[in-house]
Amino acid sequence: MVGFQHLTATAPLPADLRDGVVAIGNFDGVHRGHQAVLERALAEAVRREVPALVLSFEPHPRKVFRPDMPLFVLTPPPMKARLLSLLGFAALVEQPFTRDFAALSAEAFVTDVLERTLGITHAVTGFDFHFGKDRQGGPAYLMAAGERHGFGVTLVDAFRDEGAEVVSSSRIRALLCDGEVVEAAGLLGYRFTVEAEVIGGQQLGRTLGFPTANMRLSPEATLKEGIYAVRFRRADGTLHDGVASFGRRPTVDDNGAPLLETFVFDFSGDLYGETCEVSFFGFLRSEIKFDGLDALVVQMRRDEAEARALLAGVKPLSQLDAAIAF
Ligand SMILES: Cc1cc2nc3c(=O)[nH]c(=O)nc-3n(C[C@H](O)[C@H](O)[C@H](O)COP(=O)(O)O)c2cc1C
Ligand SMILES: Nc1ncnc2c1ncn2[C@@H]1O[C@H](COP(=O)(O)OP(=O)(O)O)[C@@H](O)[C@H]1O
Repeated sequence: MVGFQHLTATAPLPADLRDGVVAIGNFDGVHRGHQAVLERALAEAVRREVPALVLSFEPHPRKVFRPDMPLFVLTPPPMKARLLSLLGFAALVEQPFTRDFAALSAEAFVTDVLERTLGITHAVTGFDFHFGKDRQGGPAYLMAAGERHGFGVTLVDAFRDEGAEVVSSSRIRALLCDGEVVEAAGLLGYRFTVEAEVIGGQQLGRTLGFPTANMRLSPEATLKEGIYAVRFRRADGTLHDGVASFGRRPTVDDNGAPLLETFVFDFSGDLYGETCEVSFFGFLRSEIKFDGLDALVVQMRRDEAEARALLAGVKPLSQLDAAIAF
């Protein structure tokens, strides 16, 4: 059996992925609302003994319609693929989203993508999914198209949190902008996690006794700048507690784009060039411009102690969280 496949919808799917159940949507964040849709797709696939797939659009359609407006993408494609793989999907199929693609009629989307490229037997979407030129196609259209073309359709209602508010990617983006990583994790169903390559810096950290693995996030990632208790996962899957600073380092640098720097506890070794993940467990404080490095080091020791204490008491929020950050 082949493992998880991450494909582009430019050619008909391989035979082992055809006749599947496909969850359609952008699923940015793969949050609890998305998971409600995704779980229905997985259940349908098990029942029918066919593969479960996700069809998403890349780049995010909002980037194509509003190129002037920066969009904080919660789960760039590799992270989305990782989450979907952990949930049990066989593949993530990305439909390249261009202005031309957006101009296809709803009927052409059904015949070209769902029928010809994916060869689906069943579609699952959220209650608000629209597709085709000028959002022609909605849930009712998809149901009727399914009857015409011989595939089943399941529509999943809006998922609400414990306070009866609809869980949405934009709510989660707003929480992360405020550093509210605990609340964001509650809506995501797992700890917010970023993935990037470890790059070189000024090599000052090691002289302070706090070597830090530096990562560059996308410029649109408007996570609040500050110090966080984190977990750091290496490319080999090993997990370490740590404390990270996301910011511009006003004490030593103070220019350029914010950098994510993680001091990994009880670790020594070379991380340069490795693609690693950082999961955010708690916001500790905002960055401070210190008068000198001695004062910075005193504060970093306090941050370390605080992060160790916080991380000693955490428990997984879900199976997905256990797989990602435990
Ligand atoms: C836990 C932690 C807390 C930090 N807090 C601050 C801070 O409050 N102000 C600041 O200017 N830099 C802060 N930094 C960033 C340090 O200035 C930076 O890690 C150090 O200069 C090493 O730089 P290098 O990675 O380029 O060698 C913090 C870093 C860590 C790991
Ligand atoms: N405990 C640790 N936490 C983070 N990085 C570490 C640790 N131990 C060793 N390293 C390595 O040291 C590098 C960071 O050293 P540092 O002096 O801060 O230089 P840089 O300027 O690259 O941040 C990391 O990228 C990693 O390769």
